[in-house]
Amino acid sequence: MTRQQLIEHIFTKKTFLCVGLDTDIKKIPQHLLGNDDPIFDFNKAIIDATAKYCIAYKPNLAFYECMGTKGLSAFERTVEYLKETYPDHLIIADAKRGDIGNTSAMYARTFFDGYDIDALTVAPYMGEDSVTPFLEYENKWVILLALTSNKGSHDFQLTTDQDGERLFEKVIRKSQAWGTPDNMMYVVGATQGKMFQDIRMLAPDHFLLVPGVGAQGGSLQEVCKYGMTDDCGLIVNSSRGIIYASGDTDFAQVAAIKAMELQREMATELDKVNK
Ligand SMILES: O=c1ccn([C@@H]2O[C@H](COP(=O)(O)O)[C@@H](O)[C@H]2O)c(=O)[nH]1
Repeated sequence: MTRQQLIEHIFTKKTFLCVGLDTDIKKIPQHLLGNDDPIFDFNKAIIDATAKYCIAYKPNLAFYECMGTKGLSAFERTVEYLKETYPDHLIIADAKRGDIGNTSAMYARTFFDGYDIDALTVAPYMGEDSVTPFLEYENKWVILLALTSNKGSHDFQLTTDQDGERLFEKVIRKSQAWGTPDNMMYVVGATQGKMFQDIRMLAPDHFLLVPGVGAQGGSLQEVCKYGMTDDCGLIVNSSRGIIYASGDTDFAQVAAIKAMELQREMATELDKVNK
């Protein structure tokens, strides 16, 4: 998916919501557990209920890999279902990959050729040669971890070097020589509030993938106030706050309500943009 297509979807549907498919067999409703593929059935119901309120889905690989071949098969079926039924939705594999160059090339082949996913989260800390293999694919997106939503973001990302530059700033500054706003985004946690101002000084045009609203308590209004651009520039993810809003037979309907509530807030924010 190109940047232009992404922007068009956002402004046409009046949403920049990404629904996180962090599907945990221990959390899905009991009545699905007797099915052949409960993880896929759960995802399918969530997707069908929320598709009109979002522009992206983000399965997090940890939730599938922990179940071995069954989990990977559910992941693959979910991706196939999305591509067949909702081809305009961006599919983000949240796998946080990155290794020496030839190994990164294998990860890139897995996600971009094998699964034909649109976007992949990548950890930048092994440097340029660990990231560039992911950038060689046309119409695919690399989403670099910059300033994450967790408490541990203070341990390294917010520390300063002798010139006063913080590590997340160095990541954003240096990586702009590797990719462009047409093929690279950054992960910035919704919990980082005013820090979005600093991010926008360095990356005024790049899309940001923003996890951390809902269960982690980040504020959508604050993210928009400091992080939104004329092209929107934001994809805001919520996983648990949507998919586990009900643990009963009505889980998909309640997920739809939660997604709709976020979509309405996003529509209000998008109305403020000159487009
Ligand atoms: O900084 C980061 C990077 C990734 N994540 C991932 O996003 C979702 C958030 O889930 P919620 O249930 O909405 O909290 C999850 O897959 C994380 O691994 C993040 O939270 N923060």
